[in-house]
Amino acid sequence: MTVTVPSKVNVHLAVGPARDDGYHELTTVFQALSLTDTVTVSVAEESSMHVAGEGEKIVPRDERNLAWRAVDVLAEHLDTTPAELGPVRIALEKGIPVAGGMAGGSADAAGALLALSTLWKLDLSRDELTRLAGKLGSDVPFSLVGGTALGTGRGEELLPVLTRHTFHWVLAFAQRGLSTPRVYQELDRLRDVGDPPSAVGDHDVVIEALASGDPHRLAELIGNDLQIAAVSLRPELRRTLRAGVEAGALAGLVSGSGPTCAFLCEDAESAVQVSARLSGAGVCRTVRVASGPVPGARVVEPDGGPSGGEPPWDPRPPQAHA
Ligand SMILES: C[C@](O)(CO)[C@H](O)COP(=O)(O)OP(=O)(O)OC[C@H]1O[C@@H](n2ccc(N)nc2=O)[C@H](O)[C@@H]1O
Ligand SMILES: Nc1ncnc2c1ncn2[C@@H]1O[C@H](COP(=O)(O)OP(=O)(O)OP(=O)(O)O)[C@@H](O)[C@H]1O
Repeated sequence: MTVTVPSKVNVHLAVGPARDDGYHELTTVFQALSLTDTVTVSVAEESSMHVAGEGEKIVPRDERNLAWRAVDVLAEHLDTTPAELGPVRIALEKGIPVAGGMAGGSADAAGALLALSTLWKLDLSRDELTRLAGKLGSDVPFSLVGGTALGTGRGEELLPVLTRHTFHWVLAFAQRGLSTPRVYQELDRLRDVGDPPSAVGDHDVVIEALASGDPHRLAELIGNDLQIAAVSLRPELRRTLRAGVEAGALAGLVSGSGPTCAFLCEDAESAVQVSARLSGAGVCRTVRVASGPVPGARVVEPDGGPSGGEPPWDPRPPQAHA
């Protein structure tokens, strides 16, 4: 059973105060991008985890792997144990940069949840899967539902944002990743020493710009409160951000907790030009072109094409949460 799962960029990320539970209250606008991971699961003689592609040398293959943790969450939900569910082989083909700020691990967790619940014919509802996803991480519910969505709470409470238009992005992968908790800690430290509480505007105008389909409007409004913290930890990101705009992007920002930089471009053709110029500028490890919004985690046929009929789990976002 193979599932393809998108990456994400936060076109708007406003970070509120730290909560008692150690998380920060967020208001964010997620967009799922066509840069993806695939998760393939199968019944096996013994359990194993295989990783190829981005970060194949550093992604843990044991219980620390978020895809593996999906087995535990499903077993707990079913009031059984992974042993009872039986050994499975999980293979990850990764296109999303590890610890890159694009929800790479979160995508694999969402993909494993959907693939395993389909393989084991658990018949879980969309809302049940999304709730279980929230147990695996704040970004995992969005990896499951995809599209464009307003995220609140830790980022796990989702409200779908209907946008018909496709936006074109160039992604600059950094040499090495950044720890998400470390970036949040750095933001708290910067705020303690007097940095502005929030640099980003209001999410409503971002949603209107997305609905308009006008990349120029959206380019003026994208913003990420974590950017100042990511740049504080990785000052070289300033050069990357500048180089992307000099290469012809309309605007750029750090994706999530970074260090990947995402550049919004005028159209598909411009994105190809920007990626070619940026890859020659010596400011990042490698460059990818992607577009969004795309659907969330989806079961694909063995030949890799999208499944013919209605997926066992409808990829459209759940009904708006309260
Ligand atoms: C930066 C974003 O990617 C933006 O979408 C997310 O907020 C991070 O989502 P994630 O990686 O799934 O985060 P989780 O695995 O839930 O949490 C990892 C750590 O990040 C910090 N964290 C995460 C989410 C949040 N709203 N506030 C936080 O302070 C906490 O230290 C937490 O222990
Ligand atoms: N399947 C996985 N893919 C990538 N990293 C994983 C996976 N499982 C566990 N990890 C660990 O999680 C850490 C964070 O990786 P991840 O790719 O989720 O960060 P990220 O893309 O910045 O996530 P987010 O944007 O949600 O903060 C990595 O350092 C890695 O060791």
